[in-house]
Amino acid sequence: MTGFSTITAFEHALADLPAADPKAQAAARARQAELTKPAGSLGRLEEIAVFFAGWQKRERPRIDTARAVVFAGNHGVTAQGVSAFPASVTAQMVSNFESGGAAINALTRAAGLDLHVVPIDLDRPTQDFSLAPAMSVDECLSALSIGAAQVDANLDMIVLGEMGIGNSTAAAALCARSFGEAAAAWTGPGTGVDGAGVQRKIAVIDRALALHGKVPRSAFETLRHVGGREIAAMAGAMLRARQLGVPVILDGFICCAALAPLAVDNPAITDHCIAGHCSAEPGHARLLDRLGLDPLLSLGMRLGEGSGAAVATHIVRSALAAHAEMATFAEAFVSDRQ
Ligand SMILES: O=C(O)c1ccc[n+]([C@@H]2O[C@H](COP(=O)([O-])O)[C@@H](O)[C@H]2O)c1
Ligand SMILES: Cc1cc2nc[nH]c2cc1C
Repeated sequence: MTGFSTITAFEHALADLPAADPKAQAAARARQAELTKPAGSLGRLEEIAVFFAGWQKRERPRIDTARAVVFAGNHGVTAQGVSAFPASVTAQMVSNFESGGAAINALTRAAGLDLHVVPIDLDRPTQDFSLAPAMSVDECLSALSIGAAQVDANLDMIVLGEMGIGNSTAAAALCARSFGEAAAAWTGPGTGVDGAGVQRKIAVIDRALALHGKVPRSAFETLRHVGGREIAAMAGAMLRARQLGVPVILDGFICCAALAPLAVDNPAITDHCIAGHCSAEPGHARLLDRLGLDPLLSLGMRLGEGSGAAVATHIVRSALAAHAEMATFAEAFVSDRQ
């Protein structure tokens, strides 16, 4: 069974997270100490190699089989005028992904990632979450399972991304509900709304938080009430990846917001995740801080669709190449420090 057919199944999975393999981590650390470089001189690249060793359970981790998945969903909250673009752009961009013309197509080609595009019920937007729960229990479980089904045990790594007009409002609401700060702390321009647009987003989120204030603050109910299908799918993929020991590269604000409610229930859920980048959406830096994640890149990107995580894949490949291919001091007859 790959999916989450009941709330209990999801909650048990989240409560029972496997850990990385300490033996493989120790072996990778020992190898790093023998490679022909001063100890620690490859900085974060060394940590990435040890992280991948732990999750792949091998001294020399690799990225032969790697997938990027872009989940897409539509949001009823777009009726409140929260995006700079019309909701129809979600389906139009999915067509663009499918015909190979979007940024993520170019970036996954460059990064050696196999791209899967997963539109979820685009002709059936979620409910406007400022008026009702975004999804029914079954809709949310179905989205979680669609996400989980995208993760295979043979993957060396997975990149997660999303497309959904209006989803920066859902993401800010998820963060506000998860971490309990004011909506304003999490709300930004998204695709590019002006100052009045940001104020409108904040007011919509405040109304939603008040409306759903008495709902239990569990990961599932938070995702269901103020999330979206593509967001729940990313959460399901993150959880399934953990069950299978597949490292995850996270993308921008919306992708990381999918993790927020899970991290409140079990902070260890972030352990198999690397933040690919910090996006220009103002809430992302705050969110990464709350999640305890240090992004690999900060390039002023704010596109979504997995783009920042795809670019970060090059850093991961560099880290694993150095780790696997460098000679040791003994092999290269180089004197170690005295
Ligand atoms: O990844 C990010 O940090 C990011 C920041 C701003 C916007 N986006 C993308 O823009 C869309 C959401 O913006 P909006 O204004 O429609 O809520 C959605 O398709 C996201 O992929 C993504
Ligand atoms: C054109 C466009 C492309 C996107 N890719 C991810 N989110 C997006 C939002 C828009 C508006």
